Amino acid sequence: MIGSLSATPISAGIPVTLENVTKYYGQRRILQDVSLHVPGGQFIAVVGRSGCGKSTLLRLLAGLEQGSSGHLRSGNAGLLSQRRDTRLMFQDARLLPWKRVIDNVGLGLHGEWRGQALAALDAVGLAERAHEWPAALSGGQKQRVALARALVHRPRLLLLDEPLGALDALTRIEMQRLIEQLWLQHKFTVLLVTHDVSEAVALADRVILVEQGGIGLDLTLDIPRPRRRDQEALARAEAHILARVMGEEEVAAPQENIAFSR
Ligand SMILES: Nc1ncnc2c1ncn2[C@@H]1O[C@H](COP(=O)(O)OP(=O)(O)OP(=O)(O)O)[C@@H](O)[C@H]1O
Repeated sequence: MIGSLSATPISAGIPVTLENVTKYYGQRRILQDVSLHVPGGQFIAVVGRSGCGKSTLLRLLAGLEQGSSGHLRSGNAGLLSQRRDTRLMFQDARLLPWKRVIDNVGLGLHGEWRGQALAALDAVGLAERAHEWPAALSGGQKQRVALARALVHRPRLLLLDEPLGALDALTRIEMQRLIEQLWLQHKFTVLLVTHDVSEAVALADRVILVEQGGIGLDLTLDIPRPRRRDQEALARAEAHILARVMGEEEVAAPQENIAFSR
């Protein structure tokens, strides 16, 4: 029998705070004095030009990299428990081809893990493919497995590094809906790096633009859900962010459901 992830909800999201974080690679300064507070359960999209430091920011939050200076705080929890509560998902699913789907999801679990792995696969709509090899799955299905592999650990902070970047447009929208639905259900904290500004405004509570080593724009989107893709508020937010990314003149003044804190 398939257990249910929703019957045993993932604990609520943890807050994370960066304080004056600077990151160098060799002599190159990638991030400078970045301060950012992410309240627990918030969904943040991180956008910016290629190479601006979005993935670096995510890796710092994941504890995979250390800042050259500054501090990372994670609510009341120490760094170790923050790492335990954090899962990452990348553009490629990174499944082990010699392990069946369910064994990929259960990697690192102990004890009676099969029920949990099956529940996570069920949550992403792939329970019936549990005993197949990754090679038999489409790109979108592989990303669903990667999502299940993250969910099974009950993350309280989910870091998504352009996870939908390689998917076709329709599969991408389906995955966006799935991620939003799981987030609404479990309320983990999400940081999603994306090149797709329409994806950012469709999903996020808040959009952050990384530019010139800092946070150039910090937009709170108070747009009710479910959001419709043809909604004018989304189009206006997208136009504003794109204009900033492209370094153009500011477009139309912000409307009432968009708040700028930077
Ligand atoms: N391990 C590393 N060693 C040296 N330089 C690095 C390393 N990782 C990233 N960089 C450099 O840091 C800068 C920021 O990289 P990062 O991957 O964070 O950018 P990004 O905004 O995520 O880019 P993209 O959108 O193209 O994925 C780039 O100039 C990159 O070459």
